[in-house]
Amino acid sequence: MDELTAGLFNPFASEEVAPPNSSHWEAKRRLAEAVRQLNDLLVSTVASDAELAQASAQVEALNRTLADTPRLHGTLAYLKSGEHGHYGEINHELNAVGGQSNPLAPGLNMWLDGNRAYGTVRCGLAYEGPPGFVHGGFVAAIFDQFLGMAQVAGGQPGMTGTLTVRYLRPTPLNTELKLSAQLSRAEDRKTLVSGELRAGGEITATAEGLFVRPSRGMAAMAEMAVGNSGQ
Ligand SMILES: CCCCCCCC(=O)SCCNC(=O)CCNC(=O)[C@H](O)C(C)(C)COP(=O)(O)OP(=O)(O)OC[C@H]1O[C@@H](n2cnc3c(N)ncnc32)[C@H](O)[C@@H]1OP(=O)(O)O
Repeated sequence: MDELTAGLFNPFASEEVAPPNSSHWEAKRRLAEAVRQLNDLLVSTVASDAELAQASAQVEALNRTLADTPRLHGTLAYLKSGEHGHYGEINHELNAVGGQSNPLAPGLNMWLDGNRAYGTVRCGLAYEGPPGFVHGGFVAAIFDQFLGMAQVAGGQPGMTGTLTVRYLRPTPLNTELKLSAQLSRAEDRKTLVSGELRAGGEITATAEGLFVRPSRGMAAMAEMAVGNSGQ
């Protein structure tokens, strides 16, 4: 393992969501949950125009306050600060799909048990695609992240090369969804993982992911990323 992937998988050692490793992440998880609720409320409220304008002004004021605080742009900046844990912990907080402190992430919980991986997730109204059901792009994103975690059992974690999702039936919103995956093959730099997503015991989608460990190593991806974080 290199610098980027070292320690990445500790948060997935058990079914319990790994607790925040500092008061900073604890506070940020609380804020992230509030923003998730805000997102849910935003898409569902039919408040008056005046109420919406007032809410906008309040959120805009909060944005100005946070914009004036010290900021770190991207996971690598957090890593370099040396104050926010190792990469695995930072990724566990900020990842776009699995991050506990990222309100974009739907609250995906994942854990490994030998060669098998398990997970749960619940997608609220903000994830609606077809009426009452989860947007297919988010189903794919959940699989990408989940299979990406499951591949570590192969010992050569890499980037998603190919992800194939088969949508068998619509995946319901506001329902506990269960994920499971297993390693199909791990050879050289390539790891093949397959998984399924269930709602109420029924499989709604299956997926297969081929992960490729970059020839230049995962740390080289970090070098390529310099300048991408919008500073
Ligand atoms: C531990 C971290 C967890 C990460 C979870 C990941 C979640 C993500 O969303 S990752 C983001 C999405 N993915 C990406 O952005 C990846 C972008 N692509 C790349 O960076 C590169 O193309 C990468 C790393 C996939 C392969 O590059 P490189 O190492 O140069 O591959 P290369 O040496 O040419 O090929 C190695 C082998 O893999 C195969 N391969 C390469 N790319 C792919 C691909 N996209 N699909 C299938 N097979 C591929 C090649 O055919 C070759 O096979 P063989 O050895 O049998 O000839």
